[in-house]
Amino acid sequence: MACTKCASLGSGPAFLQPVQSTRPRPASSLGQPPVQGDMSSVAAAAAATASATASAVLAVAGAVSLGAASGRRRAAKLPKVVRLQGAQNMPSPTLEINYYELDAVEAPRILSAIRLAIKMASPIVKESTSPEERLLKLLSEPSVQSLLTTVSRLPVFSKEMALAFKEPFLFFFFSTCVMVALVPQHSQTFRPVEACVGHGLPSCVVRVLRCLARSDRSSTYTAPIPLRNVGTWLMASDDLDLLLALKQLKYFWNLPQSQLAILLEVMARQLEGPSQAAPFQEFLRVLTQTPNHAKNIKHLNDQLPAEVKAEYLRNADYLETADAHAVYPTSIYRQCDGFTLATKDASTIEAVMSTTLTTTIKIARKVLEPSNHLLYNIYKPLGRCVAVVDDKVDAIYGKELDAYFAGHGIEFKKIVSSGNEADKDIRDVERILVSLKKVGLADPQSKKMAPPDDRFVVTPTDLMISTLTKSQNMAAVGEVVRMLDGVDGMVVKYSTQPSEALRNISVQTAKTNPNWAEMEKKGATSKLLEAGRDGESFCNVGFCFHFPDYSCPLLIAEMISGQAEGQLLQLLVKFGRVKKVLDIGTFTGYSSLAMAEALPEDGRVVTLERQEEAAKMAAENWASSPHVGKIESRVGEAQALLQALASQGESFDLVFLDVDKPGYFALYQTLMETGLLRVGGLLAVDNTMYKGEELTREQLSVNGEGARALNAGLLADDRVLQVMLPLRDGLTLAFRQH
Ligand SMILES: C[S@@+](CC[C@H](N)C(=O)[O-])C[C@H]1O[C@@H](n2cnc3c(N)ncnc32)[C@H](O)[C@@H]1O
Repeated sequence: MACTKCASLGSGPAFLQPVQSTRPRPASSLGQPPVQGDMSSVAAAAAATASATASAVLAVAGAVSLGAASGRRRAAKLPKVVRLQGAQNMPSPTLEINYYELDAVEAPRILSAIRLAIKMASPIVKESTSPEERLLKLLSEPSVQSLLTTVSRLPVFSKEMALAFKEPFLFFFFSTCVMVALVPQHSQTFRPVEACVGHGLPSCVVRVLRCLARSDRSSTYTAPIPLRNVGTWLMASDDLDLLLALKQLKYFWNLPQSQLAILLEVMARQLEGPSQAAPFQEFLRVLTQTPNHAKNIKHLNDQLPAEVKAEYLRNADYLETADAHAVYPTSIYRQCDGFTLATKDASTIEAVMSTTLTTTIKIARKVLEPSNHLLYNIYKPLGRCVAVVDDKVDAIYGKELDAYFAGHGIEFKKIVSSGNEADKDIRDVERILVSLKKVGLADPQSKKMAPPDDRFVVTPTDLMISTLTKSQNMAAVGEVVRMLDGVDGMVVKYSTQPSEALRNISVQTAKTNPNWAEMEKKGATSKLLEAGRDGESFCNVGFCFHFPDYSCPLLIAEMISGQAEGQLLQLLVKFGRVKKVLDIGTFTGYSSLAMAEALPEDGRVVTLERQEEAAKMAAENWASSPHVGKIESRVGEAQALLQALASQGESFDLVFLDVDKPGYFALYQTLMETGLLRVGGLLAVDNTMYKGEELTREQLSVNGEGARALNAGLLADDRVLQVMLPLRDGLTLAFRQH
């Protein structure tokens, strides 16, 4: 009988049996803890025992199901309205929104399908065509396609799936024995098992049984063995590696191409022996030399013959509703399940959610020997391996690890972290997470940083450098990055908070970012965002939200001066009893309004902007402020506007200069020569550190050059006294003394 869902599709997988009863899930099952597979406790116990002595215990995020019996679920709709027990008095009936039930699996038929696919695939992989062509031919081979689509529908996260391949008691016993037998201290007890490894399965079983008869009856492993099931067990392949391969194959649609080749090789080896696997191994070798071997199988779809492609797409469509994880896996080792009940008007919703995780624990020797493919098979298709390594393990195996991955051409990123109990806290987790985020991104500074001598910690920068110097590992780098990230957030947090109107400007400016991009496309704002060295906007000042721990300041609008600078300007206005302000570079109006707010009633801000659009937006932003009357906006090139102001006899107590950097020095000269900056007045200039470009040894951008020209000009001009504050992108204050 065909599966009911598959039958509706016309051609369903042959190995899935229909559900015998579509019994509704009893309401009482809500909230019950998931059933833990028996295997988990035994395997975990064995692993725990073994880990002390095995040469390596690899917890590979794999696919042996240890979790709840969720399994492939049927989307079979139950009677629409289900009354919960004791729910008679409820105002409205409860609707069942979703319902799943397990399918059954017929293991022997899956095994024969794999055998057929391997048989048909074998001559294809031996062909002399390119590996890419052979892969396409493999995917077009009907028996391979049928196997793939069928396996994609298997309930791999279920205990039922494992049990379909394994007779439970004997399987638990045997797999545990083999594992323990590999551990020297247990080999005494289980010597006969060790001896049978590598023999044919039937003789192995006999030896295991003999061994059992002799072994300590009180042992955990002397569970009764239902001999009637030995036949079933032999008929299915008693092979965890095969089970693991199937569990991965379920996600074939999203697997890297070379992963498929690995799985074919594993299946051929497990079912037909090493000689049958050899051609697949060779195929894998050449395939991993192709540039796209790490790309997903689904990317090949467009290159397949139309009817083959249609079949795969039909399968993907089917899976989308029947088992979305199979086509959109968030992780192939995790599956979520949900069950939702709602009142008719959806005013109350009750939901039960569960997540099933799968893990494979491998206990193996000599995993870092180049000929051992355990790690290769996992990481080669992914192209790289990122590993969090205990510092003691690194001390012993670090070099071997590096050599293994280098030898196999797999990029290897190692995050070394202390494994001491005392260090295992949330900060350690944070450090590892930061390192994971950073790893793989080349740090342009890392090569330039010569470790300085131990130094006095006076500033946050000193602290960071000292931390880096003392322990140059990834965790320390991550920690320093976190601290650096936190500096701006800390400044914002502990500076007076901006007015509602100023906050609104920040928000409005952030919202308009896409508009700037749009305007730039139309050529309307060609000068608004002056290009920096890498084409980025010139001005790295920003408004930032902050998190309570000072981490992750978030730039939301690059050009705006923002809270910290706005507060400084307000302070300067108040402290200097300023009456007349010149704001050069209006943008969306933040600095103008900030200064206007601090001015007395008869104070005045003249603000200059070359872009009509920006000036318009600024005016809109000030409109609702009670201080709008203090602001006068002028549109045009700053240089021309300065000349006009000078010819009107204007002069200012405070000038804030924040326009394009190449023009800085010329504007400064005008301010000085015309007297627009009065003697006794103060000039504030933004972005004078210009992204720290001078700290690098690289050539400066035009903006960097502009900032440097002004800095040098101020230094050489004895009419002014100046100080450069490392606030955000650098803010220089210059007092005109004569
Ligand atoms: C960094 S933003 C000013 C930010 C503003 N002070 C604030 O607090 O949000 C620079 C502004 O100056 C304008 N600008 C740049 N060069 C200019 C020039 N030479 N003359 C006039 N305006 C200019 C730009 O169009 C831009 O709006």
